[in-house]
Formats: sequence, structure tokens, C-alpha cells
Amino acid sequence: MYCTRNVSDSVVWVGASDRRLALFENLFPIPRGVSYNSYLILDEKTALLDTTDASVTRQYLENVSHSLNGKPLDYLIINHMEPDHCANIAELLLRYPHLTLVGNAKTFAFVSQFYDLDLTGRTLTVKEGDTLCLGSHTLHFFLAPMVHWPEVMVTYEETEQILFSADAFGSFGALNGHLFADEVNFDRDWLDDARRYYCNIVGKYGIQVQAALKKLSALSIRTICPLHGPVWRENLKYLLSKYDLWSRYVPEDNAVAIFYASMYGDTENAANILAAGLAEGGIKNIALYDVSVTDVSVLIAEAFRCSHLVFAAPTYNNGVYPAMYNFLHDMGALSLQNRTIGLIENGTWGPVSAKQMQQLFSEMKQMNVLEPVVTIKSSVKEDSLAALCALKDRILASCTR
Ligand SMILES: Cc1cc2nc3c(=O)[nH]c(=O)nc-3n(C[C@H](O)[C@H](O)[C@H](O)COP(=O)(O)O)c2cc1C
Repeated sequence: MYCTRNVSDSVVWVGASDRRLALFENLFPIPRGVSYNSYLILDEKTALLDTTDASVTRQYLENVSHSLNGKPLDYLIINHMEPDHCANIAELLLRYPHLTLVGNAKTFAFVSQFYDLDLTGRTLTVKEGDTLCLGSHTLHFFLAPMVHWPEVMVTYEETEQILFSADAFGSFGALNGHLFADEVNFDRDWLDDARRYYCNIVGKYGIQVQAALKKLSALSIRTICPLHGPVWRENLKYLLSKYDLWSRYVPEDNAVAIFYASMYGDTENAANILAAGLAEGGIKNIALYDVSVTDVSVLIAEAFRCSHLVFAAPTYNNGVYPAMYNFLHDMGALSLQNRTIGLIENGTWGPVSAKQMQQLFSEMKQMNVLEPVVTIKSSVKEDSLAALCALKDRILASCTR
């Protein structure tokens, strides 16, 4: 049975949610599930904006068919050629013989890489700024390269002022009946997943996101329809300002996150001592994570959120403890920058983890490593306690400034 929601009188959400998938991109845990959004515009001509993942094909096709109510499907706009959005192209071509695929030159290169389809006479290639009139709705196409993938474009509908934003402004999380961000407590229940989605999926491409935001700032937008998560029709500034901060790598909160790795508990002890000292010094809402038991996507999102990041790691086979190394490597790969850093190392015979972490930070941009770098020899003793205290004072001075 169909399950749809109206975005407006003539725009229908025909997507579906998956609450069974454990790992998005086979990487990121999604305990709250994920939605695959697709939108149908009903006018003299009908147009679908993207399709869905194969996991929800049955529901999706039923939604499309019901919403068309016997009308032909004229256009499929392919904003993004990633398989979680384009898995139903072949199925739609078979079911709707007059369907024309709309994409840019890169889109169609990707279509033929992924699929073996005879598209003769069934494609319309658009360029930046091109328009497509459906009747009372007119679509405008804007390229947004690397706002996840190189072929990405966003589509703006001028009459209703809707931006179909592809993966931009999306979030992990299934849609539990609610389609609109104003129907849920977004700040409480969704923001962490929206941030985790952005930072891990699109975080690397801050420059490209900034370019897209600049381009879109010329448009009057009333509604944002992303390919995952809720639709935005109120308080768009809230979301746009988050994207502006994230894509400029500006911390969202003046806050401290402490990330530690520990096998036998002594590095953990140092992290706890530091956290307690910071709390006594007046720092609120300290975040403290064991990197071995916290998914790296959560760690990355917290590193994007907080201004002050402390990394405490044992030396392991003359290197940085592997879980911490992986996290730092990921952070570098995602271009995180512009943070204040504290470092704590541990080692029994030759501690080198701080030096190696410092090397990793020197390869990132604008990472300000505070002195002192704390060295622990196996367990915290008076000398390392004094160094921890000095680091705490430096963080307090910098964080409350
Ligand atoms: C497999 C393994 C490799 C290690 N390699 C080093 C090393 O290369 N250099 C060093 O100084 N300590 C090394 N250590 C010792 C730990 O870094 C040290 O015991 C540290 O205090 C552990 O901190 P924790 O109590 O937080 O787990 C190693 C320990 C293990 C288990």
C-alpha cells in the first residue's frame, strides 16, 4: 500500500525509510535508520526528483504509481547518481515508456558506468542555469560539484520556491511519519545525526559547499527538500547557518571534547583527571570519549562541533594506538581544521605517540597545539600530574576567553 506525504498541493514526497540497514555506505552506524527521499511534481508535465535505494523499491514504485493516479511520468531529474538514489532508474524506464531522464553531462557518464540501458531518445542533458517548464512549475538546474559527488546538481522550482538539494541538508534517521523538520524536535532528536551525516559524508568538501551556498544565496527559497531526512519549510536560517559553520570548519560550540585510548586504564585516568580539573575550572558540557568503543563517525562529528580537542593515547609498537590513529587519519582526510588541540601521550619504555600525533596535526590546517604536551610514563605520577594541570590551565585560559 502507498505511503506518501504532500510537500504542497502539487509536490508529493514518494520516498521511504529503511530501519533495517545497520551501516550506511557499509560504514556508518544508523541506529535511527535512514530515509530515501524522492519527490513528484504534478503539473501539465510530471517530474520525479531522483529515485531511491533498492531496499525500498517496492514501496517506492507503489508510491509513485499511486501519486501519478494514471498520469504518465514525463521526467526523472537525476540530481545525484549515487546508488542509494538512482537504483530505480531502470525500473522507471520500463514502467513509464515516455519517461525522459534529465541530468548533466557527468550524470549520463555515470548512468552508463553503472547500468546497461538503451537511452536513445530518452535523455535531456542540462547545463548550469538551464530551465525546464512543466506547466505552472519551472525547474532551474544548478551544478553543485563535489557536494558529495562530481555530477551533483540541485534543482530549484521557481513558483513554489522549493530547492531540491540532493544530499545537501540531509540527515541520517528514518522519517517516523513526520516529513517536516518543524514536526519534530530537530535540535534535540535530529541535530546530532544531521551533523554526523554532514561531517562524515560531505565534510571534506567545505570549499565546494561554500560555493554552493553562495550560489543558492541568490535564490529565494521557501522549502528545502533533501534526499535524506526531514524537509525544511520553517526556520531555514537555522540549517543554513549550521551548514555555513560546518563548511567553513568553524566550531559550532566553544566546548571541550577529550578523546582517549587506553588498554589498561592509565591514559583513561589522565583523561578523567583533566576533565575533572576543567569542570572545576568552570567548563560545562565536557565531552569525553573512549575512541575504542565509540564509532569514529561520532568522534568526527564531535570534533567538528567542539572548539577544543584533547587527544590522549598510549604508544603502541612505536606508533599511535591504532584506534586513535584511525580517528586522526579520518579527521585529516575530512579536512578538519581550525581547532585548539591538547595532547597527552603514554608509553612504558619509549613514548612517541604525542610526537606522531603532532606530525598528523601539522599536516592539517590551523591546528593550534597547546603547550605543554603531557607525557606519562605508564601511569600518572607527580610530574605528569603537574603537566596535566598546566595543560588544564592553558585550555581554561583559551576556552573561556
Ligand atoms: C602491544 C603493545 C605495544 C606497546 N608498544 C609500546 C611502545 O612502542 N613504546 C612504549 O613506550 N610503550 C609501549 N607499550 C606500552 C603502553 O604504551 C603503556 O603500557 C601504557 O602505559 C599503556 O597505557 P594504558 O594504561 O592507558 O593502556 C605497548 C603496549 C602494548 C600492549
